[in-house]
Amino acid sequence: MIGASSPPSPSPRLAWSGVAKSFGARTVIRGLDLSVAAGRSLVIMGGSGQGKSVTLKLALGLMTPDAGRILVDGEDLALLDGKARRAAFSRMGVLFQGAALFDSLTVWENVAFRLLNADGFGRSEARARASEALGRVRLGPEVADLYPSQLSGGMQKRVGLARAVVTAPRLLFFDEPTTGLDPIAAAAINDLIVDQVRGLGCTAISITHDLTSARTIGDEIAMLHQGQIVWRGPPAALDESPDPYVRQFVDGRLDGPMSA
Ligand SMILES: Nc1ncnc2c1ncn2[C@@H]1O[C@H](COP(=O)(O)OP(=O)(O)OP(=O)(O)O)[C@@H](O)[C@H]1O
Repeated sequence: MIGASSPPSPSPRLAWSGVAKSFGARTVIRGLDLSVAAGRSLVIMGGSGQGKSVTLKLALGLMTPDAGRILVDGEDLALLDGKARRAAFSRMGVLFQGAALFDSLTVWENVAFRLLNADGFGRSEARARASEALGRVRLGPEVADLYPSQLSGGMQKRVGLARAVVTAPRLLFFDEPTTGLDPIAAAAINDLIVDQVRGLGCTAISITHDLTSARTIGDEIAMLHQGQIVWRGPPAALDESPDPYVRQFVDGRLDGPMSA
């Protein structure tokens, strides 16, 4: 857990307020109300197809809600003009599922991508910042000039994490951070996520199927089922919850009738 002892903040850093999203006739998110206070780490869990990725994409501005609002520090993202919108998104960092590195760029160029392509940094300063970020995820200078294909899956995730934190974001998003990793690499990435979120003092939102990861990186877990939050609480409360959906998830029975 990351910020369990921090006092709750009165104004959420990020909130989904009455958010709805459909694709054709299929309603995926239905009146979602969810918020995360500054400095806290929220993990959104749920079975396949319940709307976790859509929830994340709505917060990242990669999808637009049909109804409701996405609020960052109380400001509706949809109402921000171009400059303010760019500023809001520049304070966000994302570790995408599968790390999503550019194969044709070296490790340091991947980490420095935003610095080089959006923030106007020269190559030398961008490289210095990338090296510093790589060090924070315990990757040494010997990897800086390698290409992603020369790295293991766990190292690629670490490079993705370095890229997410290189701009010292206030909001960090993790999309299935342990998918595809063996248990040792998964535990390492979970620990690095905790270190980075705590070190930067930022707010974290993760989506995952992985209960071990959720317990490690989350101050709170929210269970998404059919586009709504059906349970929310600290990881320790999961085991005691009588909620049938939570029980299915914790007991690994998500193929039951409620998983549809
Ligand atoms: N761009 C899209 N166009 C049409 N349908 C979509 C689109 N994106 C998501 N969906 C649908 O929305 C539903 C929820 O998808 P989402 O990817 O959010 O689920 P999830 O909870 O992240 O599942 P998983 O854990 O399997 O990734 C699915 O039925 C999916 O097919």
